[in-house]
Amino acid sequence: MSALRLSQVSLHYGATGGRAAPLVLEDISLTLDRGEFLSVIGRSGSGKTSLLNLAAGFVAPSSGRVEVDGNAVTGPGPDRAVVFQDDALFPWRRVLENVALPLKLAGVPRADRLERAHHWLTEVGLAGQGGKFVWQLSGGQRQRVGIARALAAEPRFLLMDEPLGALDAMTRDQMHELLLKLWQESHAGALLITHSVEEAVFLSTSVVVLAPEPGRIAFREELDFGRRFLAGEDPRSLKSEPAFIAARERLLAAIHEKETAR
Ligand SMILES: Nc1ncnc2c1ncn2[C@@H]1O[C@H](COP(=O)(O)OP(=O)(O)OP(=O)(O)O)[C@@H](O)[C@H]1O
Repeated sequence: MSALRLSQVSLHYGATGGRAAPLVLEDISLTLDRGEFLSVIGRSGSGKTSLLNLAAGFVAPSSGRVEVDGNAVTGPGPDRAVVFQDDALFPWRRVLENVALPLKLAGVPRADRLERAHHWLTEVGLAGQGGKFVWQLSGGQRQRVGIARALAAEPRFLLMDEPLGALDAMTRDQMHELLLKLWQESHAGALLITHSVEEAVFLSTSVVVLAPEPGRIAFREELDFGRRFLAGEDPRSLKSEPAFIAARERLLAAIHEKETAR
């Protein structure tokens, strides 16, 4: 099983103005297998984005190791695609070109990359929108283009930093269901950074709570609501189950505990 692994990772961003830099993450160990959906939650500043940046290879750990299948991660790579909160698309380019661009950079022949871009645009519900410019799309549609672009590269791991944070509640609910279906179809391992505990509970096979200063793992929970949705259960019924509400409360308490204990 292909795995993205952080082993005893610590991070500080480098000294500023002669002062020692604070430790941002301390002794983080976690494994994301393909086929798993791991969410990271925690209060603002607890190091969630920093953790994703390490997994993506945007920053290197100060100590410890980040690896994919036992090979050290030394930078970004095609095995890991990233979706950001602001969709990071080129507004002046057409939707199809945006999705196909990483494939072009990877040297995929034109016919092949356009076919793959079409396929993933269809998967995210944007068939027929490829000729539009990005600036003509709604926020939810733009995020779907960003996700299609990430998946078109057929990554083994999909890393998402608050991808739904800017969307209204109804669009967000629809995106949850879409994300689960795409996760299943792509067979990628998903790492999601989110401020929404409810989102984490619904989507994830595993949730990690980071406590701040320095960021460290305070709590973990294994869940199966997303898998049950994919097996055909009704999402609204799942979200109102006592077990769902109890999991949400446990995770909220884990975040809150570390706030009040300080
Ligand atoms: N490039 C950087 N250089 C220096 N310090 C940084 C950098 N990026 C983040 N930090 C610091 O690292 C700590 C963790 O930030 P990070 O963005 O990882 O947290 P977060 O949990 O994602 O926060 P939020 O929920 O507000 O997005 C913060 O104290 C932040 O100021």
